[in-house]
Amino acid sequence: MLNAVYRLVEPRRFEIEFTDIDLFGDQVIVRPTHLSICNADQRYYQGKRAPEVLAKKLPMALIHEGIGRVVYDPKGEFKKGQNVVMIPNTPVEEDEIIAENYLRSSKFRASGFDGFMQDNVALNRDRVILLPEGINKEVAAFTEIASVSYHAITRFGRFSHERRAHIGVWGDGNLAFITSVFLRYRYPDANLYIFGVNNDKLSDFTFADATYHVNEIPENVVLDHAFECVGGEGSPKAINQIIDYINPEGTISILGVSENPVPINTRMILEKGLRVFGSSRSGRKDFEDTIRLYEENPQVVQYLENLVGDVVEIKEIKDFTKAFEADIHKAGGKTIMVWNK
Ligand SMILES: NC(=O)C1=CN([C@@H]2O[C@H](COP(=O)(O)OP(=O)(O)OC[C@H]3O[C@@H](n4cnc5c(N)ncnc54)[C@H](OP(=O)(O)O)[C@@H]3O)[C@@H](O)[C@H]2O)C=CC1
Ligand SMILES: O=C(CO)[C@H](O)[C@H](O)COP(=O)(O)O
Ligand SMILES: [Zn+2]
Repeated sequence: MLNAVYRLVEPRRFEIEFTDIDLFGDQVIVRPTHLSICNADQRYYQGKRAPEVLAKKLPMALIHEGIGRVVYDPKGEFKKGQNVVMIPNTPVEEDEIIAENYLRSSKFRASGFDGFMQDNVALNRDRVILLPEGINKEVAAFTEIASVSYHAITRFGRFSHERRAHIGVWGDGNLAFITSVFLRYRYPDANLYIFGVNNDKLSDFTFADATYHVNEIPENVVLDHAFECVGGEGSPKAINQIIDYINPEGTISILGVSENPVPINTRMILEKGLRVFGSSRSGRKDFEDTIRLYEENPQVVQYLENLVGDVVEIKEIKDFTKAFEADIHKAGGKTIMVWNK
């Protein structure tokens, strides 16, 4: 089957390439309908990765957050037209200790190989999950980033001590919002505090117990544990501020991605006996659990509707550029590309 793949060939330039999809294998063929742009895609699109990284990875189809419609399943387990979420992490082995998203052999779409910007995506069948009937498709489009939050919170449950009365989240963007909503549901009795730099974005965290601008944090704020959801240039300030405010033996969950090594106050990590752990990406179980959370708590999906930003219809290749440029200039939220409606 002839397939069109829309690859980033150099920063800010997409080109169409044609490939062949084998219909006689075991893979499920999905036509993407709603794609969502991640900061990782923007780092490639804008050429913010190191030149040697770009030279190694491009040309490559971007996008690892998306849903689509089943076009063909050689085994007939999925029916033509069913709405599914696509899982970008693609393991090639199993390990009883190491999760699929941490195995160094796993490949990740739009990082190690082509992402979802293709007319049809051929996926291993365990990389496809049926979506609930009637789910908001614009929210479902960013299930992947939501599953990363879910994954980090699950690990936090394993790694942190049980006094979880005061939890802080650093960041006022998309990942911080999703993580905070999920924390609200996982730990309903905890006091949830958000620390950000944009008062307008902070005002959207209506379900939190308090929000603070990072330049105006009251002296008496105490935290048992904290999540860093900032990344980039803001990471050092955020992580060091968490180290300042967190109580001894607290756990810090780091999620933000930085291009450069981040200098952090290791002396105080030692003196306070802190646990610091990182999380990246997610696996099938995290997707399943996230979708179950959506099904059992429709209000979670309603909160996440706040994150739907620009919705850009894709009709031709230049619309992808339009969407990526709109995403750069957005005030906040996720940019959704609607394709093959
Ligand atoms: N670990 C993983 O698997 C994943 C990691 N990520 C990473 O997480 C990070 C956040 O992603 P996302 O939420 O989508 O991005 P956003 O840009 O939406 O969010 C980051 C927010 O943090 C704000 N900010 C900047 N400096 C500080 C600070 N010192 N303290 C508190 N807030 C600050 C930013 O404000 P302003 O814009 O005004 O600077 C922005 O609103 C990125 O690095 C992204 O790549 C995303 C998905 C998965
Ligand atoms: O966004 C992410 C997961 O949703 C990760 O940050 C992303 O996978 C990192 O990949 P890369 O090394 O290509 O930036
Ligand atoms: Zn991502």
